[in-house]
Amino acid sequence: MDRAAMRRNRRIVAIWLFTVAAMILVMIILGGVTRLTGSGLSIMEWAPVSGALPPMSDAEWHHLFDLYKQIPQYSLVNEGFGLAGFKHIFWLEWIHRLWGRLIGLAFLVPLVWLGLTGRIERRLVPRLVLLFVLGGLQGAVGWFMVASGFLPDTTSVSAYRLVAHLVLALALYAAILWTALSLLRPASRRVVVPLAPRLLAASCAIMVALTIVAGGFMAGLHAGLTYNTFPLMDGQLVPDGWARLQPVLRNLTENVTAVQFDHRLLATATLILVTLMAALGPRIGLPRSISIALAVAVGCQYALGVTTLLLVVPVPVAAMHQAGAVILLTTVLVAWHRLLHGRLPKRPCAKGSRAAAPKPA
Ligand code: HEM
Repeated sequence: MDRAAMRRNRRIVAIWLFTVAAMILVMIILGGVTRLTGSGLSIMEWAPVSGALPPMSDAEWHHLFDLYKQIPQYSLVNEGFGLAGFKHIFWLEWIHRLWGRLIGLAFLVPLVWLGLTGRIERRLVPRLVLLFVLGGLQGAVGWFMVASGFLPDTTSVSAYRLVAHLVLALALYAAILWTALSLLRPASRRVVVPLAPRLLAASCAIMVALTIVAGGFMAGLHAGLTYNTFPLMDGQLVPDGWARLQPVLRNLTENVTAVQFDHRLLATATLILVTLMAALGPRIGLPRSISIALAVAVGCQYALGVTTLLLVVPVPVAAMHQAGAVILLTTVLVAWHRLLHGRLPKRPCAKGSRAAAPKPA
């Protein structure tokens, strides 16, 4: 295959993968709204194929509503809200699941077609098949999470399972995005990027990931409903009761005070690191546009987090905060990828760093 055809095929595969990544972004926002509106437990059946159709008759609606009446969330939170109230929470969860099925199709059909027509490089096929399998697993993890909300005296899902569902979604998103970026801008062995920028970019990605995991526990424990002041918590910088659970590690995931404190601390460290990377951007070889995107994404995400907290988690702001996390992750990954795969800075950033010119395309 000539180079032009290879480049064209790579572009086609990249566009397909960017589309799937965009669909996952929408899915994550939908998932957030589903959780925030208390809709996630409304469908008691796990029917990956037949569940693609909504209830078509009164009898089917009543059957589903009767199932919902059996779970504690109905008697403890929604008792007496009637079929109209049930329909209200049903639709969001149904759309969330339908969108998941559509993502599966949007991945599988082009995978088969592009694979059979030889547009996907052979070395990529196992990775793409693995991503598809992980996508299917994400559906199962979603059901595993939902099932934890049906237990006696429970009105919401397990925080651990919620975090697992969020993290797997973001890991899939990141892997698909990285694969697509690498198709457009393959790595050149002749580009030697100095260690410091690589470490900075990796640290930013790790901090964003840790802040997101802590955010998942914020959501899972409804920790945003307490300590609605900023920057102090209950009048203090470090709140009392930070380490009240034993063994002490449990505080990281089960103590509302510690979970919120950790999320603030990690978010602040992320703000500092990503802002530093944005400020150094032009000197370490990042285009201005990416540096600006980094600064805007981290600044807005931090401000959205504070607003979510001060306004006690209103659905639209909290959903924007969730979307903002994915956008921040995207900008950090794009910057990191650009550093590893991009052109070299005109002036080397560290004295003595070896940097060869990239291979001409
Ligand atoms: C770099 C900055 C930040 C990132 C990447 C981030 C990320 C996240 C994520 C992923 C969630 C979970 C959303 C969900 O699962 O629905 C979350 C929840 C939350 N975050 Fe942040 N966050 C950041 C900064 C902040 C800051 C500075 C605050 C406030 C001081 C904050 C307050 C909250 C609150 C109150 C929630 C719970 C919202 C809910 O229940 O839906 N965040 N955050």
